Order: sequence, then structure tokens, then C-alpha cells
Amino acid sequence: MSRHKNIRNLDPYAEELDDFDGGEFNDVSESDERQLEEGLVQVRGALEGTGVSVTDKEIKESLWHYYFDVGKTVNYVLSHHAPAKKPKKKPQSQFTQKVPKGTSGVSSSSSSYMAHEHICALPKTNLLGYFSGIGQGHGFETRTATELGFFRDCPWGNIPEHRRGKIVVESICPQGGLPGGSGKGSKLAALAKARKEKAAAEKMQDGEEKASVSLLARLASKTPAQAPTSISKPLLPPTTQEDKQDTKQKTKQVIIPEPQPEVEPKTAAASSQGLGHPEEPQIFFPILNDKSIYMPQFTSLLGSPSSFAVSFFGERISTIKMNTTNHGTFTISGAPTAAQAKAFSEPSPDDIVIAAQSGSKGLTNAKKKIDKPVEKIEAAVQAMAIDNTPIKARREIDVLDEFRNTKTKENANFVVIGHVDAGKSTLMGRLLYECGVVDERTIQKFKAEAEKIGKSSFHFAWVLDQTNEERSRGVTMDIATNHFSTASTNFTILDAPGHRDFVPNMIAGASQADFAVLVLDASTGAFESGFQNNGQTREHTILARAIGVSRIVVAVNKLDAVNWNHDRYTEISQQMGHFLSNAGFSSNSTSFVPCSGLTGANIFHGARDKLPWYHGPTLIQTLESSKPRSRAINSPLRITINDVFRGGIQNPVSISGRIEAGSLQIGDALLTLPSKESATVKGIEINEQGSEWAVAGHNVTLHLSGINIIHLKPGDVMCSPDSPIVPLNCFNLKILSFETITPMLVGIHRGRLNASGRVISLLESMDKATGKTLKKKPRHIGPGMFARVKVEVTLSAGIPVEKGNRVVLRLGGKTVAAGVVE
Ligand SMILES: Nc1nc2c(ncn2[C@@H]2O[C@H](COP(=O)(O)OP(=O)(O)OP(=O)(O)O)[C@@H](O)[C@H]2O)c(=O)[nH]1
Repeated sequence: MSRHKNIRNLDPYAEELDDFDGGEFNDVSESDERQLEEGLVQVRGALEGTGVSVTDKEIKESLWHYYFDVGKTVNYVLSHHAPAKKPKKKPQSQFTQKVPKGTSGVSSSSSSYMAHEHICALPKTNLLGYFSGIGQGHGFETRTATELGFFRDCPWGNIPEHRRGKIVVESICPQGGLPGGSGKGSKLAALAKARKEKAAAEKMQDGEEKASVSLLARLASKTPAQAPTSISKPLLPPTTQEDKQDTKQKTKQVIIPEPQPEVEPKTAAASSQGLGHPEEPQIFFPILNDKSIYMPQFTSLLGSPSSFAVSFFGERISTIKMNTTNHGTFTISGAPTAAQAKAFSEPSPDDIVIAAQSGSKGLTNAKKKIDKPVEKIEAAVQAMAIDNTPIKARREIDVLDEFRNTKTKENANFVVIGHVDAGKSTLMGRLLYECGVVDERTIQKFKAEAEKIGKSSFHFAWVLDQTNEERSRGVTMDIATNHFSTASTNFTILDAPGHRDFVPNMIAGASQADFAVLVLDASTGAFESGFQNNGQTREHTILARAIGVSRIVVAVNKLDAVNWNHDRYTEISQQMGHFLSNAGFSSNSTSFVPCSGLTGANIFHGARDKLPWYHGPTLIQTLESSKPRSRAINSPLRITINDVFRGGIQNPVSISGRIEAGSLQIGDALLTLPSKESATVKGIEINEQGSEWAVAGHNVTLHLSGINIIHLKPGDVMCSPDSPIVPLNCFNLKILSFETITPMLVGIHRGRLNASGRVISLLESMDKATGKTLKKKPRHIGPGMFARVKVEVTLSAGIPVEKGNRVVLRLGGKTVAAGVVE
């Protein structure tokens, strides 16, 4: 799991300097003082000419903060003490200069202009409108006085004709173009024009004065069968009043063409090549529903269809004929073939694309001999299609068999819990250091950095607490995940925050754990404060048990602070042992280990010198013996999503999470709940190593395909589509209450899932030992009681929980109950 970081866009220098409290600067040594003086001179030198105004003290403070780094100091000073930029002086207009001051009510330029007699007579609103309209961005201020005086003798708003300018606005959109044609006269239009001219020239040559007999008329006479039967008059553009009325009626007229024979392939082929036979001109526009349409704007457009038109109308477009009339105009008869009669009976370009995508066979189809434009487009689309078919596993794996036969190390996750400042992060940092995950150099670096901010004892904690906020506050805020290995096991550490504000994050960590490591602060008074009623020692332990953690290792930490006192260890162990057995941890699932994270005593190596009274295992040995013994590998697949992220260009959608049950391999289909979106496993990583399969208990990163990242979020569950979880809106919960429960609003937590809901009814209170009903429908349930309640989820889509899942109910920052879904 990747660590959640607060990504903040802050000035790095400012942030560092803000953290600096200034206290240490007051007692500088002589050599420091000398360095400060030298640094001051250098900084002053570097700032020369920059106009920065900064005091020596401020420079010294910066130098002190940046450990005498002159470069950083100069950067800081420049970024924080740069001289304020003077507002850019606008070039003052001559217009303004010339006009006497004193007129109020409008902006300076306009007010001055109001001095002019013509303008003064106008209402102010007009003036403002005028100036806002022409004064800005039109170079108005920069005009000469002569130019400005040009209008002085004009009555306002009544400029003589000879002084008016003419604005010509070019139309952006071409008018009347056919789809696919360009704005400036399409090829089609050019062809039509050429033909018209050619026809006119022929007429002149032949001396034929019959204007009504056109080329189209001859065509019509050649194809009498294609003439529409119902046409009595041509459809003409209206010319006279009578004509207009007549045409008005005609345009509404539906002319049903006679059924046409199938178009001869020869004709279609000819037309598809471009112009077709000169004596068989064709017009290309839609004729839908077997109707002829009067389209005066297209009557002169003849030519080959654009590729768009062809792709849109297919072959039909080149088979539509025109009939001419005596008047040199024409009506259009659709010549639909059986296929053309249903304009949308063939697959649309979209259908082609979808078909190409779903049945993509790479480029093989594109190699076919391609003659027709539609096929060309189709082939091009096919060539472009992204192969979106689910990636099959490189080999079909019997995952369970593979798992049984694999001699890899076992995997175990443990969550580190305990009261705030018990030393959890320090202990884990030390563990990682001792195991060789973190090297000496890194620890020394952390030590130096921690010392600088007065937190020298936190350097091991910094191995896990990586955000600036966590380090500066010395508090863990979110689960930190780290891995280390021993000879037999790959461990995943889930370091939980101890502070009560971050209990939901602790819940998220505990939900992924096989067992817990409870860290106790043995120093005087510290154990007691964590153990009292509202201490996190108690809360974390009970929560971990309620979430399903059954094995616990108790690290009695900071024993160095009590001089390795055996009695203190015994006292703490006894108290805690009693409490743990009450909380539901059996004695053989509980281990106690004395240690000190800071000194490293009894963590990786025994510490006989300090702990002569202890003869048990070290912490690492105890962890090794705490590995989970069984996993729900044969159950249906369940993965709880912990984090969703983009794993790069190759892996745009990735999730991390723990496989709670079942197994999976590359190529498997997954269903995400509650979004109900499906995805395919493209890649699997376990402990940052690629793998072909994974089983229950593995913390995995899955690279997914076929799903948009917006459908995934932490807390969602991924499962096999064959055995999905049904998201629940309302369910019964068997709970252990920590606070008084009544019908009330609650937050429902499960792993990273955090949904709001409410307890809608209290079904019964139960006996702790026997589970028998004590009271039906109680009015309330007191703290520490067992009960059965009904919970309703606010989210209409429900939450992905199922029978046996453990959830925690919280309200107002407090855990009020934990329970099992029934
Ligand atoms: N004397 C002594 N101090 C320790 C030991 N372990 C940790 N500390 C100190 O305890 C303080 C808190 O340590 P952390 O490791 O941050 O405690 P934590 O439990 O992780 O804190 P949160 O996660 O914020 O709850 C630091 O000052 C540590 O130096 C130890 O073994 N001995």
C-alpha cells in the first residue's frame, strides 16, 4: 500500500522558516556569530541592486535557519522582502491632459471629457457607455488632440455621413454548404458551376433556344421509369405571387416514387469514382422515407459526393437520379433500392466503429483490397481500434495448486497499535533498521534533521512518519506501510496512528492485519494514562479484537526509561493480560516482550546485559511465531481497496489492497462494488514484485484495465463477477457497545470504508456468555453490553458488506460499538 501523503503546494523556504521558532537563535556561540557576520556580508553583497529592504537581524535569522546557507537565505529574502511592485503607470492620455479637472461622477478620462460642451449636455449613463465602449482597448487614450477634436463640432450621436466609418464583419460560418464541403465554395459547388457553364456553352453552340430542355431533361427522357408518377408540376422556386402560392402547396406534397430496380453495379462503381457519366448527372443529398424533397438551394449542385456524405449515406447517395422538366428545372425522385428504402437499415459509422472495436483483429482486415470509400473508412477505423479485449493470463494457472507447491516465504501483516507516543513508530523504525531495510546513513541523516528541529529522539520514528506534518508535530497521522523479511516470512508493517483523532485510520490498518503488536509505554505514569478509560491502549485493543484480530503481541516498550525494572514489566504484563482476556484474546494468542525501541534492546538481538531477568524470545522471534495459520483461499474472491492511484502511462488505473479471501490471476475479471463496474486484472504486484497470481492474505497492487478510475475508491470491494457481494442498505448487526446506544446516527467503518448511517431499531439485548436474549426491543443499550440492532445506510447504493463482516460504529469522534453483520 502506498503511503497517503498530504501534497501541499507551499513555498519550501517559507514552510521551513515558519516552523522555526526563533528560540535557538538567541544563544549563538562565538563561531556561529562569526559565521552569521560573514554570511550577512555575503547576503548583503548578493542583494545589492535588488532594492530589497531587509534588516540585518532578519538576514541573520534566515542564515541561522538555513544553517548559514547564503544561497537559500538570498532566495528567501528575495521571495519575502522583494520591494512591492509599483502599479504600472498607465500612459496618460492627451485627451485627459487637455481637459480641465473638476468634473465628478465619472472616471477620470470621462470626467475630463465632460468639460466639452457637447458632451456635458448628455446624460452620464450615455457617457459611461460611450467610454467603456470605445475608450478601452481601442487606443483611444493615445489619439492626438487633432484627432480628438475631429468630432467636436458634431452634435452627439449625429455624426455626418461623410465622417462615418464602415465596419465589415466577415461571417465565420459558411452559408448553405453541404456537409463535408468547405466554407469557401466546395468542390461540389465548383463542379456544379463548371457544368452549368458547360451546358450554357453547348446551348449557345447548338443554337438551341429551348431553355427548358436541359441536360437534365434529356436524362429524364432516357430514364422514364424513374419519373415519379405523382408529379404534375415541377417544384420550382417561387417567382410570381401565383407561383409562390402554388409552390407553398407543392412543398408540402409528398411524392411517392415508383419502386426502382436494384442499381446496377456498373453505375454505382462509376459514380463512386467521381463524376460518373456526363449524361447521368446525379445529385447528392438525403432522400429519406422514400420522399422527394424540394431543396431549391441545392438545385445547381451536381457532382461527386464528399467522403463524409458517402460515409453517411453509403452507396445510396450515388444512385439517386434526377428528372428534369420542361422548365429547365427538375424534381427529384428518390430511387431507393430495397436497401435504400430503409435509410438506416445498414450499420451507421458508429456501428462500424463499435463492431471494429469489439471484433478487432489488428491490422489484418486493413490488408484487404479496398476500393470503396466506406470500406476505406471502415478499414482505417479498424486499424486505429485499440485492442480492449481482456488480457488473458499468460498461462491458465491453477492458483491454489501453484500456491501449495510454491516454496516462497509466507506473508504476514501486522498492525502496530497503542496509546499516543507509546513509541510505536520508533520501535518499527528500529526494527526496519536492524533488519537492514533502512541503512545507517539514512538514520544518521534523519538524526541530524530531527536534531535541527529539536526532535532528536524521533529519528527512528521518521523512517515511518514521512510527511512534513507528521515529522514537525511528532505524531503519526495515517497508516504507514513498510515491508521487511526474515528467513521465513515477508512481513508488512501497518503502523497505526495513536492519536484519538486518527482512530478511523487505525481501523483501516487493523482491518488488513493478521495480528496486532500492541506497544505499551512502560515509563512511569505513561502506561496508566494509556490504559485509563479514554486512553488509546484500551480503545485500540478492543477495536482490533472487534475487527477480527485474534492474535496480539504486547511490546512493553521504553523499559530503558524505568531502568529495565523487572517489577514494572511484571506489573504491566499482569494488568494488561487480565484486560486482554476480558477483551476476548485467549491467553495462548497473547505474548509479552520487554524491549526498548530507542536503544534497540531485545528487538532483533537479545539484551541479556539489560534484561537479565528475561529469558524469552526477542520481538522479531515473537513476530515470526505469530504468523497466521489459515487463510480463506478457497472462499470467493474479496479484495478491500485501500488506495486508488494512477500507476503511470502503462498502468493508468491501479489499486492496492488486501485479498481477504479467494485467489486471482492476471486476466481475471473483477466486479467493483458498490459501483458495479467491471475490470480486468492486467498486472499483479506483491510486495512491489510482479506476480502472476495472488491469494488471500496477500497485500497486492493490481493494475486494472477496462475501468475508469472514477468508479474506484478506498473502501470499495472487488470480487469475482461469479460470486458478487450484494451491497446492503439495511442489515442486522450483533454489537458490543462501548457507549450508550439508542436509535441514532452513526458512522459505519470497515477498512477504509466510512459511510454514514443510523441505528434504526434496537432488536434485543443479549447475554454476553450465552448469547441468549435478555430483553426484546430495549429502549437503550448500555456500555459494555451485547445487543442486536438494525442499521440503515444513508447511501442509496448501499455498502459492500456481507454476513460475517466486522464493522465499527462511531459517533462524534468516539467508537460507540463494534459488531458483526448478520
Ligand atoms: N526512552 C525512550 N523513549 C522512546 C522509546 N521509544 C520511543 N521513545 C520516544 O517516545 C516519543 C514518541 O515516539 P513515537 O515513536 O513517535 O511514538 P508513537 O507511538 O509512534 O507516536 P504516535 O504514532 O504519534 O502515537 C519520542 O520522543 C521517542 O523518542 C524508548 O524505547 N525509550
